[in-house]
Amino acid sequence: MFKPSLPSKEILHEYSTRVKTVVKLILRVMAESLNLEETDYFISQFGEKMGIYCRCCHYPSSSRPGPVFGLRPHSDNSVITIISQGGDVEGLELLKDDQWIKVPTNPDVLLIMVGDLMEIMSNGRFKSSVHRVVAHRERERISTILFYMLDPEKEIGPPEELLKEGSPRMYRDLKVKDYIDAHLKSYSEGKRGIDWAKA
Ligand SMILES: O=C(O)CCC(=O)C(=O)O
Ligand SMILES: [Fe+2]
Repeated sequence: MFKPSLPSKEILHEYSTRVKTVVKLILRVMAESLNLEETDYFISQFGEKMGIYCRCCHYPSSSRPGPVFGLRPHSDNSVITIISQGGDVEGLELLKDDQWIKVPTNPDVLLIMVGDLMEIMSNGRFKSSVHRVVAHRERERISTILFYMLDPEKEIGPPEELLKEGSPRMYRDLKVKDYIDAHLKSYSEGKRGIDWAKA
């Protein structure tokens, strides 16, 4: 059986440092597109150190009938998630208009996902994507995922600028730590954490 090896600590460090530059650019463009006065608004929410969590996934094949989930439908509790699909085996699917869309693989492409904390901070202007991983019938799949996370002690919520006339508050102000707990609990109950955060 195929045994994937984990990338070394040095390689992961270099990879996440390089991707961080791209993430900062994306966060800046996202703030600009919302016309936020401070284009570093989202970046500044991270404070001194950007929390980055890495997950290296290996999904064994499964020939059991019906779709077998490598990962059940969920959205991430991050601000932004960056996925690199290691090989040519598909499996990641996104929910769009009640349909599951297969994400094509391309090892040269970084997939950018909006996470729940961004949905909350943008007052719902950016929607976190619901996704799942379906096991391939014959082949294993690997992926490397970087989650850009806020300090658990941080309080977040939509900024005043996004709550002006005609834009009602969609999400409560909350502590990141409480959101992480609610997200985990909701996932175990087959619900979405983001609903817990609604105003
Ligand atoms: O393996 C993937 O492509 C996605 C994994 C994922 O959604 C997650 O770890 O939250
Ligand atoms: Fe995910």
